[in-house]
Amino acid sequence: MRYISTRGEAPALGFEDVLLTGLASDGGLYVPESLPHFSLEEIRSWRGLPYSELAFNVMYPFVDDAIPEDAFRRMLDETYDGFVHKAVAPLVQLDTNEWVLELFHGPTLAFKDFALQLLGRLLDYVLEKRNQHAVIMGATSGDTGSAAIEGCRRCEHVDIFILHPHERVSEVQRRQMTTVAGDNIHNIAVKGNFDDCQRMVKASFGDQSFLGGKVRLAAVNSINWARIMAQIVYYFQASLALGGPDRSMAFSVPTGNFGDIFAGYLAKKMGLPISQLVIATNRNDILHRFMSGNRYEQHQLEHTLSPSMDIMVSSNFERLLFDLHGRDGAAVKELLENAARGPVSIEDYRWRHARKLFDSDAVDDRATCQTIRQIYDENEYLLDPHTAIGVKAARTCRRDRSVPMITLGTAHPAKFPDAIAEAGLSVKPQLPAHMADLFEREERYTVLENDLASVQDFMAKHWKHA
Ligand SMILES: Cc1ncc(COP(=O)(O)O)c(C=O)c1O
Ligand SMILES: N[C@@H](CCOP(=O)(O)O)C(=O)O
Repeated sequence: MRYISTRGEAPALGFEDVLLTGLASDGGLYVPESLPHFSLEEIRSWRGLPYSELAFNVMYPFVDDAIPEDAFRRMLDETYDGFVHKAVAPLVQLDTNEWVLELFHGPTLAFKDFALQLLGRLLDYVLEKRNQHAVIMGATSGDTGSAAIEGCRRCEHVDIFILHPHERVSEVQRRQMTTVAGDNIHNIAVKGNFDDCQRMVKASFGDQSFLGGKVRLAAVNSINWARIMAQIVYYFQASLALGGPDRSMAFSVPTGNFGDIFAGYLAKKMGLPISQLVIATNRNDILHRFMSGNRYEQHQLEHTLSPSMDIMVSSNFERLLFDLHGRDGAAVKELLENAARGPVSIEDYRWRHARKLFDSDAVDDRATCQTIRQIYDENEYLLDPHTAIGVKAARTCRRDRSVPMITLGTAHPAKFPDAIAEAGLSVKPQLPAHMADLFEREERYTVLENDLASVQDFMAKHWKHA
């Protein structure tokens, strides 16, 4: 399997190099040159498989022989054995043909665990094989950071630097990151927002000279192809559990960096019958505005009750634009360079094609709270604010009630007690036993100005072998 850049200039790479490279050297994102396609018969034959076996079937064509089958299987078993629910990704029914796919039973209570607990193992395997060290640089609006730290903390070959927006993640999210001890773990609170953090990460991949040429940077954000690859699997798992592939499914996906929903789009291209994909955003609704009016325009980032989705520059949207433009990297490059300067549109026929692929809705804090309350009243089931946005958008956009509508449950409500209280519920979501003492643990993090040079200087001084 070869991977090519969405901007068309960087060299094509194999899986192992894509895993380590993160952002392509031309600033683009790597995508597979071609996708594997599974027949209905083959998908049907996977019914009832344990999650890690299904994951092997879906993912191994992307890995190819870069990693031997038995080693990859071992990593998958270890990864998904670490989830507390036996089903790994259980479905909970809200109403007739309406479901939540709970993706928060991994160690850090958000869907990021599906990919990041595996990514840590993949990176360690490849770095060990090459006898190399890497400095991981990641940006988080709250969930990627803790999942990446958990996934990499035992890796012998990495230092990890996670940038989060200072005072803009929930207290549980911050503590999940900052209370993990380890001399290779570094948390930086940037006095800015998530987009500022992500911009610094991308700029650092573009010019790694601040590390003195002594070590390479690696990515844990969904710019790293391996993140997307692992997130494709649960679309297959949910569908198979509800009678797929012999019936079609609809998915509603709370969206920020466009990684999770892009994985759903790929699942469909790989042969899974999906009749509807709903992009669910909060008030930071650039993607909804684009889908509704073919205008891609950045507004001021707002702080909402769903902080993990407070994102304006959606990295993975570039991967979709690449497909919408017939995989013309030069066209994508030009479009995104223009988008950085002001509003852009795409040719009408391309936009109409996008509208056939996705529906969308934007949900504000008031409607988020209403949905949390409503679902609790109807089912005594507690939604976190991100999942609530997915459920609300699913109900607004649903086209065919005979098709199961599955909202991705992206985080555990215990990560966002303030939003639950804001929704007017007195119920207190409990942290699981392994986090019971989270508020007593010592925190370690450094607050830095919203300034690339300060962040790079900190990293250059603090990685283990600096
Ligand atoms: C809880 C939660 N829900 C939804 C999202 C959106 O996911 P994506 O960035 O893949 O669109 C994120 C992070 O971005 C998240 O942390
Ligand atoms: N919501 C994310 C933001 C980063 O997105 P990623 O999927 O590209 O890592 C977070 O919680 O950090």
